[in-house]
Parts: sequence; C-alpha cells; structure tokens
Amino acid sequence: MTVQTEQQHYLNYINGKWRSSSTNDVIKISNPANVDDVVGFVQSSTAEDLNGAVEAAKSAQKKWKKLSGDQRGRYLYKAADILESRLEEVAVCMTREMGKTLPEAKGETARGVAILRYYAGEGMRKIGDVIPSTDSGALMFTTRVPLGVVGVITPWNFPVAIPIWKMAPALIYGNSVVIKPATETAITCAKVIECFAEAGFPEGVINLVTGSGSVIGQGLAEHPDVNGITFTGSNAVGKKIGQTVFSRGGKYQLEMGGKNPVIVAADADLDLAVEATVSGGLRSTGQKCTATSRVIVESEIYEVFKEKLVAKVNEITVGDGQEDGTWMGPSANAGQLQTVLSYIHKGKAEGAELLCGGERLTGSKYDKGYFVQPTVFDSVTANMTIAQEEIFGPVLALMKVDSLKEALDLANDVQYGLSASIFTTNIQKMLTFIEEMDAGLVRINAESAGVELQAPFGGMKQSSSHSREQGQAAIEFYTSIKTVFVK
Ligand SMILES: NC(=O)c1ccc[n+]([C@@H]2O[C@H](COP(=O)([O-])OP(=O)(O)OC[C@H]3O[C@@H](n4cnc5c(N)ncnc54)[C@H](O)[C@@H]3O)[C@@H](O)[C@H]2O)c1
Ligand SMILES: O=C[C@H](O)CS(=O)(=O)O
Repeated sequence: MTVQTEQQHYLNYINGKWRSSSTNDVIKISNPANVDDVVGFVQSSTAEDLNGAVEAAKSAQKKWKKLSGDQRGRYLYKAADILESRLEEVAVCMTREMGKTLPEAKGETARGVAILRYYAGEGMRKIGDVIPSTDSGALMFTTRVPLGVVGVITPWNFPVAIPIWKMAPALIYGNSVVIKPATETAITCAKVIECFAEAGFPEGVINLVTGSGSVIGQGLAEHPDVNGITFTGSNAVGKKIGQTVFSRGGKYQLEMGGKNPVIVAADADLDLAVEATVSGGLRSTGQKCTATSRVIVESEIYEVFKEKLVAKVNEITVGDGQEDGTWMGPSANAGQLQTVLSYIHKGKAEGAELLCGGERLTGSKYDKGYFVQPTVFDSVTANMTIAQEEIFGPVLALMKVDSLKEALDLANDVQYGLSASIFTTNIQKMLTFIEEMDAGLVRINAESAGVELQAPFGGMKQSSSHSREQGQAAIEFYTSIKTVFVK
C-alpha cells in the first residue's frame, strides 16, 4: 500500500462556511492499518465554535421548517446524487480512517445514498390523521412539528450510514442539524457534509463541528438551544448524554451496545449457520452493534458445528482493507485493539478454551497497524465476562445447550437486547424464538447483523432509550404531534 502523508486540513462547516476552529488546533487522523499513512487533520473545536454552530442552526431552522416536505426533499435528492458521484473517494477515505475493507466501505456509502433518497421521498407522505370529534360541528386532526435544532453524535464504525440515517430524517421533517462525528472518522463525515454543502442546503441548516466528545459532544448535550440529541455509541457515554439532556428538558435518542447471540438448533442448515456466524461475527472486524458475539449451539450438533466454524475462521485473510483479497481489516484504533486483547486475556483467565486466534498479528505486514487474529473461544459459560460484556471485536464465544428453552434463557441472560439470530428449519422453533427473544431485531436463518434502511431499528433493555431509528419510525423522534380542534 502506498503511504500517503496527506497534510490536508479539514474544517468545520458552520452557517454555510468552512472555517477553522477558534484556536486553530487540529487533530491528526492516521490509518489504523498503517499509522504512517496520515489521512489528514480535523479541527479540535471549542465551545465557542459549537455555540456559533448552534446559533446558526437555530436561526436557519425558522425558514427551513416553512418549506414543504417536497421542497426539503429536493435538497436530499441532490445530496444523494453528489454522494453517489463521490462514492469511491468517500469509501477509500472510510477505509483509511477506520479500517473496514473497501468493498464494505463502498457498500456502506451506497447505503448512505439510498437512505438519503428514501427520506427525500418521505417529504411527500402524510404526517397526520383526521380524527372524528364528538362535536359534529368541529374538525379535529393531527399534524407534526419539527423539534427545532437537533444535535447528532455518532460513532466511528459506520461513518457514512449512521450520520445519514440521523441527519436525513431530521432534515426532511424540518429540523436543522449540528453534527459531531467520532474524531476517528471525522474526515469521512466532512466529505459527506461537502456533498450536502454542494447540494445547496441553505446556510445554517447543516453544521459540522469536529472535536472531542467531552467538549463538543457534551457541549451539544448541555446546550439550551439544542432541542433534541440523537446519539449512537457506547452505553457509558449514552447514559451520560441522556441524563444531561433529560435534566434540561430536552428530547434524546440513544442507540447503544449489544451482545448479540446466534442460536444454532440441531435441525439447522449447518453450513448456512457457519457462514452466517463468521460473517455476522467477524465482518468489519466485529465492530458492528449488531455483530454476533455469542454462539449458542445445541449439543447434538455442537462438535460438528465447532469443527466447521474453526475451519472457516482459519481461512480468513487479515490485512489492509484497501488491498484486494483482505476479508478483515484492523481494529479501528489503538484503544479498540487493547480492549479486544484485554477481553481475550480475560476469557483465558476465566477458563474459556481458546480454539483459534487470540493474539495480535505481528510482522512486516502488521507491525504498523492494529491487527488482531479472529478468535473463537469454547466452553464459555454465562457468568464469564466475555459472555456478558460487549467486546466490539472479532471474538466469538461458543456456548453449549441441550434445548431451545435453555438456549433462549441463555440468549436473554445479558443486559443488552439489540439483535439476535436463530438457525432452524422448524417453524415452531422459529415462532418461539420470535416470541421469546428480547431483542429489537430478530432474524431467522440470517446473520444477526444487517439493518434494512426502510425498517425500524433499535434495541431493547440496555441497548437503547427505546425509540426507533430508520424507516418511517424515525418521524417519532424528529417531530412532535400537534392535535388540532377547529370549531
Ligand atoms: N445501537 C446502534 O445502532 C449502534 C450502532 C453503532 C455503534 N454502536 C455502539 O457504539 C460503540 C462504538 O462506538 P464508539 O467507540 O464511537 O462509541 P463512544 O460512545 O465512545 O463514542 C460515540 C460518540 O460519542 C462521542 N463522545 C464521547 N464521549 C462523549 C461525552 N462525554 N459526551 C458526549 N459525546 C461523547 C464520541 O466522540 C463519538 O462521537 C459500541 O458500543 C457500539 O455497540 C451502536
Ligand atoms: O453498527 C451498526 C449496525 O450494526 C448496522 S448493521 O446492522 O451492520 O447494518
């Protein structure tokens, strides 16, 4: 791979203008596959920068909300076309910033284009109902009004799809936006905002402020003129944000961690189950909120499944996501690599049996990056740390059960409830799983990862603040219902 020492500085986008932070301080962004590859520099912004963005958003929203949904949608369609024309460039930037393979990055960017077009169309849909009043001389109906200024705080693992699946519904329903992306992928976000800027959105409707979570993210959560916060990230940060926003009477939406199980029943198609477990658990280096991390297998087929799974995992090619043939890239940053290695150590210490992987990859191909072997543990029990806590890395925990009831009890025995899969050819087992599995997304004979943009998405239990994103469900967070009575 050619090492690029790009010195490009990426700016904040405030009130329709690209500008440096008030201190001119910047943060270097390097490639997790090769830290000598400098992707660029982003602003280390201050509260002053943030206040300027919120002020611009508040002012711009007054006119933006008065446009029709169709008029707002035309801007989104333009942004979609521009992002589509820059797909390759944005995808390469994503791979260089956070490590996912280029095919996955291209797929995610195309997903961003599709989400923009979906919500552009939502501008033409009804937003209320006529409700018959008990007064025959009266007209009663509902309509919806935007929140106002929406703060968007996003993680590094889907740096195009998640910002867009938040900003697009916020905008189409008449809100203005201030986005603070994860610093690790702030350049990718800046490129997405460039597409919005080129689409001609009115000044102040969309604003980008990059910088630390504790300064800019927390500043958004605290800001009295930010009417709603939509956050995706870890439970620790999400809970803090929710408490902050709640304390000042704001509206918040939190989508957080997962510890997603796949149940493999004795009657499953084993090759399909193995393929989906590897893909669902290890694609994107296991850095998906819906990634499979617990593999719960009925004892009758446990050994044959285990043998097939390990053989498949050992075929995985790990390397730079820009290189052809790479199946799995690096961990997204040094901290994530250390987190994964510490959980692997914990798994060994608590008595789980390491079947494959478990080490940081070394050698000339790996020494300048954050690479870890795809890892499978056997004999994992519910009380083990690796069975309870989100690792957010390429680590699978195999657990044996003797019945579907035992499998479901185990699958539900975590604080999270984001996604879950089952592999079975038995309709009764499918129906029991659908009924009993406490997760916001349940998939049958399909991997646990894979959210379709037109369907509601969100978690149960500690995975979410219990609203839903995506599809038409998104309107519930980004608007408030107003009931109207006319005599
Ligand atoms: N449920 C979902 O839809 C979903 C999707 C993707 C990722 N995730 C979760 O995100 C996590 C990984 O992403 P991450 O490491 O970027 O999460 P994170 O919580 O560390 O950071 C998320 C965002 O919050 C910001 N932030 C950090 N500290 C903050 C603070 N004190 N106040 C305000 N903002 C702050 C970060 O800068 C970033 O923009 C995992 O737990 C994963 O499960 C969930
Ligand atoms: O992290 C975000 C979700 O996992 C998106 S998807 O399920 O991979 O589509």
